[in-house]
Amino acid sequence: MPWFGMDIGGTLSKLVFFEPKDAISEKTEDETQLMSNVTKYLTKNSAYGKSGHRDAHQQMDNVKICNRIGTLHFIRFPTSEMNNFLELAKRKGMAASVSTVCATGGGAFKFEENFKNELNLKLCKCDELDSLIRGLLFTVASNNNECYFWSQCTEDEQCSTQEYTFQYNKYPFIVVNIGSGVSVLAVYGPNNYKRISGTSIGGGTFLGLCSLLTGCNTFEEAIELAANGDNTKVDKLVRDIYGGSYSRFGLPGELVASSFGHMNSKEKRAQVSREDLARATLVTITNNIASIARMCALNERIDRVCFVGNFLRVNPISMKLLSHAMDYWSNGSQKAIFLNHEGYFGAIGCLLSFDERYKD
Ligand SMILES: Nc1ncnc2c1ncn2[C@@H]1O[C@H](COP(=O)(O)OP(=O)(O)O)[C@@H](O)[C@H]1O
Ligand SMILES: CC(C)(COP(=O)(O)O)[C@@H](O)C(=O)NCCC(=O)O
Repeated sequence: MPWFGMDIGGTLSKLVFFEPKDAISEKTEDETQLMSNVTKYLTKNSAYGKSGHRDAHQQMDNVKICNRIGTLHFIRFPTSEMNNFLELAKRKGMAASVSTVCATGGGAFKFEENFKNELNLKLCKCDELDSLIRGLLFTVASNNNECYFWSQCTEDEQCSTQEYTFQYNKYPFIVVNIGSGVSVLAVYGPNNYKRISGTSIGGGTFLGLCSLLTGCNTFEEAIELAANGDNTKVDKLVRDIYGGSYSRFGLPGELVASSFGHMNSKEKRAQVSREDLARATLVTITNNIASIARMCALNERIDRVCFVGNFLRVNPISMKLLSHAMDYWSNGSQKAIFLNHEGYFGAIGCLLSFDERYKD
């Protein structure tokens, strides 16, 4: 039984735990033991050690996996805390009733020996992009409310989310996974996708640059700073260069012409706050990803783009910017779609792959 699926990424490790809730008579001794100890520990707490969190709001009930009905729980911790995780897992007996855990992400390779040595646990390694697509398709099919979009993003007060129905005529679509770095995939069918592009300027870049520029210590702090900042104090806009818009080529005055373009001036540097720098960093990274996503969608002649990855966690600023950029520059023909389980699809897909590999 695949209790766990793990996605060990460049920044965050994501652990998905399946808790069967149906009454099945042939529960084994091991299964009962695991239920009573590990399940209790994982589901009764929402914080583990100093840096592990359970995202209770993302919990999925009544999910069918391996012909069992149960609940999916979502847990994350910084990959830099892997040693502490292994120690905690050992102390709580998490590895006692399972001999293999499905794992994906670069860390499934990097930490394979550590799992073997510390927990006597074998990692069944899955490809991270296969897992991402498998998890995304499963979640969209299992959860009617999974997808949403932002409407009217030119007017900030009126901008709001609306459910997006992705059940019918799903293919093709683009997936932009914004993790530490960014991968762009074109999906043509359940087992038919290709990685069409990528960029190293992703969520890790945002957090790294923001930490350097503002001294912030967490992603949440970086987002909070950005929410209270003004990027126009940092970025040079079209209107700063033209005095208005550059209408011949449809460039509005308030468009960023040069990210961080004001920062060569000593006077302007003296006027910017940490908040302004955080906002400008967020806008720069997000707009760059939006440009790449638009080009990819155009090249592939695909109009629906799903943005996923933990960069979008608690980050409505970026989601609104991506939505506006896709809509504005495509004259309304391209659509940005977001998913509620944004960063967990790799871990979900990896959990499911156990079913595929071992069902016979
Ligand atoms: N609590 C957090 N700690 C660190 N980064 C976070 C956190 N929440 C969101 N992020 C953002 O998510 C990115 C990691 O996204 P994720 O999809 O988990 O990628 P990876 O698999 O590379 O770790 C970080 O680079 C950062 O921008
Ligand atoms: C190497 C990665 C697939 C790792 O995935 P991640 O942990 O960032 O989610 C990703 O960071 C990536 O695609 N980087 C961009 C590489 C490039 O195309 O330039």
